[in-house]
Amino acid sequence: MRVQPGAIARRLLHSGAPRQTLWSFLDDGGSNGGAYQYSLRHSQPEPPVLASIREAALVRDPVEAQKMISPLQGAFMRHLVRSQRPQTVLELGCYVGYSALWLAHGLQSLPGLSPPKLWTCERDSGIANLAKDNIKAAGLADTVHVLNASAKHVLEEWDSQQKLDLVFVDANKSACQLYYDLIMDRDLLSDHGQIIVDNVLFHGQVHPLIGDSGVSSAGPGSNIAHKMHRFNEHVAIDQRTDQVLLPMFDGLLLIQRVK
Ligand SMILES: C[S@@+](CC[C@H](N)C(=O)[O-])C[C@H]1O[C@@H](n2cnc3c(N)ncnc32)[C@H](O)[C@@H]1O
Repeated sequence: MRVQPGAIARRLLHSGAPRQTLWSFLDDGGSNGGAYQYSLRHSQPEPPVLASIREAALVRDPVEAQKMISPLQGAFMRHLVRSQRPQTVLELGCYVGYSALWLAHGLQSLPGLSPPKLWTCERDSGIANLAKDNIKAAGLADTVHVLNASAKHVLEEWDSQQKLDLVFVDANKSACQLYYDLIMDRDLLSDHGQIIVDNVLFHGQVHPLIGDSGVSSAGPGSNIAHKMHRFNEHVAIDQRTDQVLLPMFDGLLLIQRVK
């Protein structure tokens, strides 16, 4: 039986199942037994203020809240930030600030003379204001700056002298290639800067587009899945970057600029 993306998660949300069940489903497709829970329990714990922001988002709008990264992905992003030590970070797609706050927790824990900065953009003004409130409540307003603007506008207007060490792409999924091209063509990345793109396997709909021959089919799959596949191919042949696509969470593409 073909299940619509998000359908099980939505049913879980409305069934009164424990939230952990939902996150577990989202992170391992339900096929991994308790691996997600086990991994979560043995990873950096979610800071209480982030847990309450996530819970409030779930209560406010259970379906939209599925847009947020999971606590385990948050711990992973924090870990990446701690090992990579970026000074200037840009997030495309803020929602209520949950992933930005995980990144900011990583940044905050880094020793250094100049405090790192994170900009995050959100095109919906009501949501952007909610994110600002959440970031203030988390005590991270000096580190995280919310721009109420479209991702395209932010990338077109970004001062190319202010190089980006890390860009997390998590806005509208159909425009990943546009954002990647703007970043690369405008030369916005620092020498070893990274781009991380979320949802590149888009609910498991992207990889079935490729047959055994390795040739992409026009068969079933959402429009977004087709666009995501074209984007993954586009990055794979771009000589300016190298990349690894991790089949974890909803597919995470780590792209690094090569000089
Ligand atoms: C996947 S959610 C972001 C989730 C967030 N990164 C997290 O994990 O907590 C995508 C967000 O991007 C916003 N968005 C969609 N298209 C956008 C655009 N073109 N420019 C800026 N924000 C956009 C949506 O309103 C939504 O809040």
